Amino acid sequence: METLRGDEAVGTASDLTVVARSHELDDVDHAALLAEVSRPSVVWRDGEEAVVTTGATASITANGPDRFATVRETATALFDRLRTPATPQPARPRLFGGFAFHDGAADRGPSTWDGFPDAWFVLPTVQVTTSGDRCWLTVTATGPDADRQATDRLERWRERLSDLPTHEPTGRPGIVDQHRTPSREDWREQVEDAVADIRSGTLRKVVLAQSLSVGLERPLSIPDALSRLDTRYPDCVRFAVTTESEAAGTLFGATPEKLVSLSGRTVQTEALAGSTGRGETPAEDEWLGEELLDSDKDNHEHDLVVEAIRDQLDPVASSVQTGDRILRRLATVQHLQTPIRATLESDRHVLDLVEALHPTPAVGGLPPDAALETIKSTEAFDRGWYAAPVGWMDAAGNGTFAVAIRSALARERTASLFAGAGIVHDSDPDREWDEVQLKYRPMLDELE
Ligand SMILES: C=C(O[C@@H]1C=C(C(=O)O)C=C[C@H]1O)C(=O)O
Repeated sequence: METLRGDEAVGTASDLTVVARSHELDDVDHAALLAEVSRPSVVWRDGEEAVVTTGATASITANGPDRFATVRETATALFDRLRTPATPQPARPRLFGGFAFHDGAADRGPSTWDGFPDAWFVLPTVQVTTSGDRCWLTVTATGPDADRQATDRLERWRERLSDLPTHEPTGRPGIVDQHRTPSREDWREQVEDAVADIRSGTLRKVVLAQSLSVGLERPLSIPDALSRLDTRYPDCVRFAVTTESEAAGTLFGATPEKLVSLSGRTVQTEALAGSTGRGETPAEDEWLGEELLDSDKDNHEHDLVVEAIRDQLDPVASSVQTGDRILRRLATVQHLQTPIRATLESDRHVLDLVEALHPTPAVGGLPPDAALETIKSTEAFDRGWYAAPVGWMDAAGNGTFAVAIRSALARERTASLFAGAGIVHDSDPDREWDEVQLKYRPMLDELE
């Protein structure tokens, strides 16, 4: 494998070619495949597309404030070296990975997020893509013998995939203990302080998060957790990232929030902010939804996100259109959602947009710098990759990134869950606490 440290030149091996080959397959059982593969591995399930990757022909890491540009440049140089014969679009080789919420992971010392740099992407050795009712195997190889290696690898994996051991799903692992950061009292104080800053005018909104560390009776099976999330959250992006570092756990989740999708010059994004619970009866559910749509507090919180996304897109777009504000109903929570579409003035890389948009005030705040400072000085845990962009990009600079919320980091018999809530001038600490508990549910339900 080739590790491309973004902070260095593209590497001494820049004259080496990278070769990709693909082949159409009969359907593959993604859970059975995932149970078989070793790290690094990425899972991405979005709409009718499901991808499992394993291995690294190359990986890119970048740390520090220039991480977006560094990954973009390194990825572009890598794709320039990639020779891919005519390949159906879903099977094209892609880079999968993501970013940390804040940069500076390298300076933070030991953390639950060890093995997750500020940015990490992989060109997988093996990529299995199901799109609708079709499925492809894509392999890559590098080095002086890349062509022969890619051909052999394709043959070996075709055989392996046609003969995967049957996967027997296991139950949920069970929780033996829980530890919350912050405590309920500390949370109250944190929210009150943030509200005071907002009322004094130094802040407009800040999203404060909590962390819940749990001990598990048995190690969690990621393939089985993802299968259950597929059933419960088919409209969310289900994802899992395991980097090559032996120190790293697996980040996984089912997020309702897309950061950005770029195809040619068409940008799709959204504002997702403002939350309430689901009702016990259809009538109560309806009532809660109406109350959310009418809530001044939640509409203000949401308006700030729409406004910030428009401002970020304006300099690069020839037009930005916002759709109607609607209710997004999920299993345990409902949100206000506004779809946003833009047309770019000139060609851009998806990472330009990721950099411009991350973090939106749906997970950061406004003004951005003051909100990030508040988050750093308030939260007593490392956000790591929580609430940060995860996704993929291709050789054309297109890609899709989701916001890694409703997520957890699992490692052996432990898991760390993360969830947050947007604080504005009239936030009530107890209501925000309850909202965070609802946002833990998708992950907690997988563990209990
Ligand atoms: C921060 C989270 O969710 C975000 C915050 C929301 C809010 O404050 O209403 C709603 C959706 C997400 O944009 C999370 O789930 O952890």
